[in-house]
Amino acid sequence: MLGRLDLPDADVRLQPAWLTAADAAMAFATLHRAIDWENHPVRLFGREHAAPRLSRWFGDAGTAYRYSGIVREPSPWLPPLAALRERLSAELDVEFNSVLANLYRDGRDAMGWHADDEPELGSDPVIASLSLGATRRFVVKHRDGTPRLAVELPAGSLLVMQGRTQANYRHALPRTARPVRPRINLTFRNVATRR
Ligand SMILES: O=C(O)CCC(=O)C(=O)O
Ligand SMILES: [Fe+2]
Repeated sequence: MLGRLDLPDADVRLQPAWLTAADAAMAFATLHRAIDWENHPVRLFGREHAAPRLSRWFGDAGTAYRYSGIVREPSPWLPPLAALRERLSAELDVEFNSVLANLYRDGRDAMGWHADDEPELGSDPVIASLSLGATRRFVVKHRDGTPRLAVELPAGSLLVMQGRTQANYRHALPRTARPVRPRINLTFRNVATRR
């Protein structure tokens, strides 16, 4: 069951064991190997930097997405990603036409404060985030500064952000000095398609 986090002006839900430990381990191993991971540079104050993570974008034909200022064409769905999308769509009763896969190779890999509020996502998007591999800490913070909340995202956990979450909050995946094994995160999204 998805438990709702205690955050005003937001709707964030967490299901710690959406996948069993065995299925999560299998999905991690399969995707770690099957995905052709890339480093997508990020632009910061007008300069390009290597992103502190690897990623890959998958989606239906016609989806394109701007992320960190770069327009991305999607790769076709890998079967294990398509299967996860099917189950998520059925359970949440939401369409997803794309997924961003991120690989955090170790504790130095991270994602800075942001909201998934690109215009392509529309207003009040539903974003379903599945974690595989190492447990990492995910933080959310109200745009007013407080409240701020940290949750651990173990392998197999599903975090769903919806409603006013992106409008009112930012989120991040901080670096950690602890030695950690790699982690894969999949954020399923529905983006506007070009016609
Ligand atoms: O790795 C995570 O848990 C968060 C990823 C994220 O926020 C994103 O891909 O937009
Ligand atoms: Fe995000």
